[in-house]
Amino acid sequence: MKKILVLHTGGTIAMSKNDQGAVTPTDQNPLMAFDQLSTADYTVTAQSVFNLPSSHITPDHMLTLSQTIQQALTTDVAGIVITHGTDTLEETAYFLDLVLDTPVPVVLTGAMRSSNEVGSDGLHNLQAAIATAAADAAIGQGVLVALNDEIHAARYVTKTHTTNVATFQTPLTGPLGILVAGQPQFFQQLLTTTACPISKLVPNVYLLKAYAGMDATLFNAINLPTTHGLVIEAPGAGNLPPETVPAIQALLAQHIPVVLVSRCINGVAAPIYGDIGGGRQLAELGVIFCQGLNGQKARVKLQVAVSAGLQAAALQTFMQNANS
Ligand SMILES: NC(=O)C[C@H](N)C(=O)O
Repeated sequence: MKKILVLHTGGTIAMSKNDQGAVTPTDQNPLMAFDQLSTADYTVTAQSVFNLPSSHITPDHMLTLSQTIQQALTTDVAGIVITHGTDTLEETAYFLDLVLDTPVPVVLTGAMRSSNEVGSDGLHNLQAAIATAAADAAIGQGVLVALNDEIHAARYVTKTHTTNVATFQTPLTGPLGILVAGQPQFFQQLLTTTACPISKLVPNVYLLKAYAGMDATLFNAINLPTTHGLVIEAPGAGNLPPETVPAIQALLAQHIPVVLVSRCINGVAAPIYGDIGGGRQLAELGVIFCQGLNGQKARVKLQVAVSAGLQAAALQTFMQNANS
């Protein structure tokens, strides 16, 4: 009989709507009261790690969660499920994907409707995530996200809708699998990656979104001795307004790694254009193109990489390949 461990961290899945109609955290996570999650194939135990809206989750919480998981992995646990707020779920999921080195399935889930709302999706998603974590087919698939009867890779999944239960999508590759009548079925497999374990976090890795007419102001503002990295979400395949270029050069001169992703929801950034601020010029200056990740995930990856001590060519190799 497989043992599945559920770690609760908060989010709408653990919240309730109050008399004023506001969705709020409760002292007692309503999911902890539900004790019929075990089946003939697996037993489920649950533990509350945090009870936070996911907008309150920090990289330090992610590190703590990864250490809780590592501790659990020293036991005979066969799968781990994490309940999490959906707003930053993709960041925690990808952080865990980067730092954990285990074939044991780790599956994140959440809900878009709180526990006492009509059509609440929390319990359904929790059951789906548990079934996924218990599936042999999930072993060695990296960290997964199971919501709305779809199974996504942590690496590429993103929240695409503010309120719809079908919010989690993988624009680049589609879901890895689906749940049919509660049973997970996989249709594709991601390329495997090498884990990048860390025991501490370097702070001040920033994310800026570029826009038409952007100037150097924001780039200059973060050119500080305390800055450890910058990710830029750039338009298109990775091109920036010319006015930003001197400020980016100044950051690179301070040995602050500058990573670029596309702000497009789909596709990869690539150094194609040769104009001032064009991708080719940025790459020649030393900007690292990170393919396939969105801005928030590239920021997580850069923070993990710098925290692991990667520098120069090693950092570039790790960052520029989404499959590393
Ligand atoms: N659906 C949700 O979980 C959203 C909530 N604001 C959270 O991320 O905590």
